[in-house]
Amino acid sequence: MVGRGNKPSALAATPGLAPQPTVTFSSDNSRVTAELPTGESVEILLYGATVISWKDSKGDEKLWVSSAAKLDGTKAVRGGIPLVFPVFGPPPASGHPTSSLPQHGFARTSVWEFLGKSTSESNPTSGDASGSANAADLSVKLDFGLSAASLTAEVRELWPYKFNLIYSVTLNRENLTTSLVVTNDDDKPFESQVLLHTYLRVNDISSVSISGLASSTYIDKVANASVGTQTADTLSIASETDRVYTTPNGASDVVTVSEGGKTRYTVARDNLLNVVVWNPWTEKAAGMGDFEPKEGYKNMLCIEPGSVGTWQTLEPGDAFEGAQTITIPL
Ligand SMILES: O=P(O)(O)OC[C@H]1O[C@@H](O)[C@H](O)[C@@H](O)[C@@H]1O
Repeated sequence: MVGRGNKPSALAATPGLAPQPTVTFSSDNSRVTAELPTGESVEILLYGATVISWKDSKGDEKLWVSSAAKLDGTKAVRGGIPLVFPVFGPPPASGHPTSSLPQHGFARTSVWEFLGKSTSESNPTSGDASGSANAADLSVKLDFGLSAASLTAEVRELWPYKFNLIYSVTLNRENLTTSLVVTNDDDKPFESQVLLHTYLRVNDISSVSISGLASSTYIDKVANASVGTQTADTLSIASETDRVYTTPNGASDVVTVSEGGKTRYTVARDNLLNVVVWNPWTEKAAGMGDFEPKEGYKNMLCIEPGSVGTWQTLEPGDAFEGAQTITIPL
């Protein structure tokens, strides 16, 4: 028996180094999880590169995912952050290269490749006197890729362009950034749209108010695509809502989601000029087989930064980058 005084003490994983973020794969390699030393985590399915969980240090989930969502690669995930590319919504009826594609395109239903992780200090001026990183300032970035070569033959035929997508998911203590770079690898131009279809989790939609959209114009998809202007400073959700906003100052307008008067999320955008606000409410939720519980519309709000108002034309070799950063109060 080892006497108390002689008991060996546990060795630090790597002596002298601050704890690092961990990145792990599920046993079937279908999903990757990253966790910061301070406890925040993010989980991404390779199917669609769909972020299906984002938790703060206390383990509180920030994204809404339907309990009936398919996570086995048979259907786009109902919840989390599905990626929309190269077309938003139902494609144009005919005459456009995306016309044969399914609603919201193929990025959310294709299997992406994990390209690797990198870690860094989110606040490079901090750290201890020895210059080593402060665990509280560490961030982790996960990169995913999709190109024409990795599409199924069927999808490649529906949209016959050579392209490359790099999707980066960066987790910090107080925010999550998701950023998409689209590159035209073809010898002809193509037109596309992109959107980050984020399902934010809320406690009670009736106490939610959205600001940052004042003076925006919008297309109201539940009112025959009529065009309106947001006159009130804040927007509340009390019925089915499906609007495509164009904010007055481009991507610099920050959208804030508050609940009971307290800020829950701020959504900043880079290069994405539109914001879709979507909540299916009772009837639409009831009609979606993968939307459960049916009352779940009370606990979610989609704030979807995108470039969907027009087509983004990319010449051969050109690239387009768009990003969102969702911040939570610490
Ligand atoms: O059921 P899907 O294809 O995931 O789309 C959900 C919603 O996505 C939103 O972005 C659209 O504006 C809505 O019109 C649509 O209903």
